[in-house]
Amino acid sequence: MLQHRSARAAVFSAGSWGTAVAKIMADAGTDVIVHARRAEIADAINTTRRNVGYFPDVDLPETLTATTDPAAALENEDFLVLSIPAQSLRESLAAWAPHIGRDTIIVSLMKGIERETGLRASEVITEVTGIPAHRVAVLSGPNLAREIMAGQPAAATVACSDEAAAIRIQRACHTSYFRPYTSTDVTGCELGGAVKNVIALAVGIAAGMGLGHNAQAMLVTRGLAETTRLAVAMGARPGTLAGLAGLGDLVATCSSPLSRNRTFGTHLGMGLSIEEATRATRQTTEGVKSAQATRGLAHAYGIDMPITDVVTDLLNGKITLAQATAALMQRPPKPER
Ligand SMILES: NC(=O)C1=CN([C@@H]2O[C@H](COP(=O)(O)OP(=O)(O)OC[C@H]3O[C@@H](n4cnc5c(N)ncnc54)[C@H](OP(=O)(O)O)[C@@H]3O)[C@@H](O)[C@H]2O)C=CC1
Ligand SMILES: O=C(CO)COP(=O)(O)O
Repeated sequence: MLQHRSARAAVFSAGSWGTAVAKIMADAGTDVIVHARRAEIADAINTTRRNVGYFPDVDLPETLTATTDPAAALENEDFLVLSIPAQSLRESLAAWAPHIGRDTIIVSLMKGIERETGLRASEVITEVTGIPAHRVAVLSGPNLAREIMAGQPAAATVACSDEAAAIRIQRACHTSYFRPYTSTDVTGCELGGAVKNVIALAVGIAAGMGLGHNAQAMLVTRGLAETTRLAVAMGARPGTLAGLAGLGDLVATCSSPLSRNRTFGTHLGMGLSIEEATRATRQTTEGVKSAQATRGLAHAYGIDMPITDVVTDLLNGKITLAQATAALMQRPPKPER
């Protein structure tokens, strides 16, 4: 009799979101192996069922194992799930690429734009591995890892130009607490996730400066408008930006103290330097690295992105907090669109 084999996923790496998605997939019945850079993290996952570095208080499923050996992680995998800082993707993936299987579907969890090239993570993946775009997917949405590790309900968008591949990923990560929707709009899904980090920095800055909820709601709303303008110019569907990977993620990230980007912005708004904010925030803060590249895309596509401009200038030390506020509030009046 034919035995039905569980899907197999290799999750690279064992940080906050990689661990959370590994747990989701294991809870969904997928066999999961996590690739950790550090032996102590891999050993602890295998022996104590805990990720001591990121979630020392959460039990992981028995079907989730870990290794530091990329070749061992990539044996017979159906899915390779990538969750490392976007700026390190090219170099790390080049080392892992020879071990990736011929039919593997790659799922990017990363919410960043490559600084030197302006490429989205999925574009870097196809460039580095030679794997065609229809086998590269993006999972994005309002997904603060800590809440998901606590089993709280959340939803996300899985986008792939091949809808059948998106449906396979959806099945591999659908649980009682995690509800993935499918889409074929990879560009919209990916830009929604990357640009919201820049907008979350702006909202955090406003909060740190002591500005109220009106100002923060203004930044969220106008931030969504400029994100949508860019994404549509780059070929995305406007509806994607109104969905989980756009508005949904923007709302979660801009309103939660769990967000590293919002927290980083809050530190800047309170007057800390970039170095001090970096030390205080810890972990990956993609918006800080992606702001300049996002502005580069805006220029390349002739799109006005005033909030991204101001955040980039602040990060580059070109303007003060007072000048940033003035730059946004004293723009010429215009119709809302
Ligand atoms: N955290 C969240 O709630 C969410 C995060 N994301 C996105 O997921 C991606 C990863 O973020 P997140 O998991 O939060 O980040 P973390 O900082 O929590 O973890 C980063 C992981 O990447 C590893 N790493 C760091 N630098 C490198 C490198 N140069 N090469 C290879 N591996 C490296 C780290 O290893 P080590 O531990 O050894 O340093 C760690 O395992 C980001 O793009 C983020 O925007 C998306 C949705 C939710
Ligand atoms: O992307 C996230 C939630 O969806 C996590 O946001 P931060 O990277 O700002 O913590």
